[in-house]
Amino acid sequence: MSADADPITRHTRSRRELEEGIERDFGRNLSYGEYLDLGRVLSAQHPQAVPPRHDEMLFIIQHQTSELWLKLMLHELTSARELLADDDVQPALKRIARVKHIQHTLTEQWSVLATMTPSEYAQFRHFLATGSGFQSWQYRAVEFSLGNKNADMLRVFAHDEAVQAQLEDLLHQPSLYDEVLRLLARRGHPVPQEVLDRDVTQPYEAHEGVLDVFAAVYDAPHEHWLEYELAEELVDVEDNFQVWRFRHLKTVERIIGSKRGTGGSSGVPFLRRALDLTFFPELYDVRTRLQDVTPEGYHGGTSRG
Ligand code: HEM
Ligand SMILES: N[C@@H](CC(=O)c1ccccc1NC=O)C(=O)O
Repeated sequence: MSADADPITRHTRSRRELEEGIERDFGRNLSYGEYLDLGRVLSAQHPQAVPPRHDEMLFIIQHQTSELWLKLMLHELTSARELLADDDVQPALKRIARVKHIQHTLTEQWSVLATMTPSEYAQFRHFLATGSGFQSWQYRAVEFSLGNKNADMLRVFAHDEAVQAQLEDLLHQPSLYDEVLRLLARRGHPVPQEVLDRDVTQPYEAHEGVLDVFAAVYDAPHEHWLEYELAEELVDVEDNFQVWRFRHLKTVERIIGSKRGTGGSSGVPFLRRALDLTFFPELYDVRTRLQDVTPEGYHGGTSRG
């Protein structure tokens, strides 16, 4: 007999539930909690402070949610790199669009943490010992995927072989920018061979020849629309990343002022230096190179000044 036909079950279910057909018998199917493994997720908060401090739960959940979004971002970026390598540009653009929304969510999220005062944080900061964001391997993986390669950063993960191996692997893979430049070369743009053959484990260095390629694209967007769109998507991703870094910096500043970081850095001054980093240098240099159009019409090429 179905649950609806059973008079006892019928009477214990509210009229609204019956009308809407809401399912309550999850005995045989994978339930919401099982599917999401909520038992594990919701029992993974382990505050360390003794005596317990109210605000440590916020600190933990802020980090855990950030790590979940970083996991998805990495998933999307990995796929975007593979799609670009296969000349599947439109699906890659779709991945990048999702990355941008994740970045907005991560940036918005700082406002929740900013409700924590310096006094509240001081109640449990001591219990974090030398833990710090330096040890977020997923953050480092995102930086590597976008192109900020830095082999030194692997040292922090020496205690975790599996994680270190994963980062080492990413270090050796072409970044999103490397894949875009290779794609441009396949589409006939004169990307210098030394850029295409570069050692991808090294930090990317700006090249005049790549700037020339982007200058040609930005000079005549309608002739190179796909390249133009892709380039602007990358600029959006970098812009979003910098806004996240800036909000981290300002949140840290209002919570610990100019104290040194638990990870051993100078704290705010260290975070401020990261604002000068760029993943896609020529995409910013091209802004300077581009000449303004005069009232007489076409400006006749880009400036080298
Ligand atoms: C009260 C909150 C926070 C404070 C005071 C803080 C402070 C700092 C400081 C001082 C550093 C430099 C490393 C050090 O010496 O410790 C750092 C790095 C970092 N933090 Fe935070 N942080 C906070 C929250 C967060 C959150 C919620 C995340 C999200 C995942 C995060 C992610 C990172 C990352 C990824 C780095 C490394 C940045 C890099 O290498 O460029 N932090 N943080
Ligand atoms: N670096 C922070 C501590 C901190 O934020 C943190 C500590 C343990 C685990 C993650 C952390 N988050 C990011 O830096 C501080 O100096 O207060």
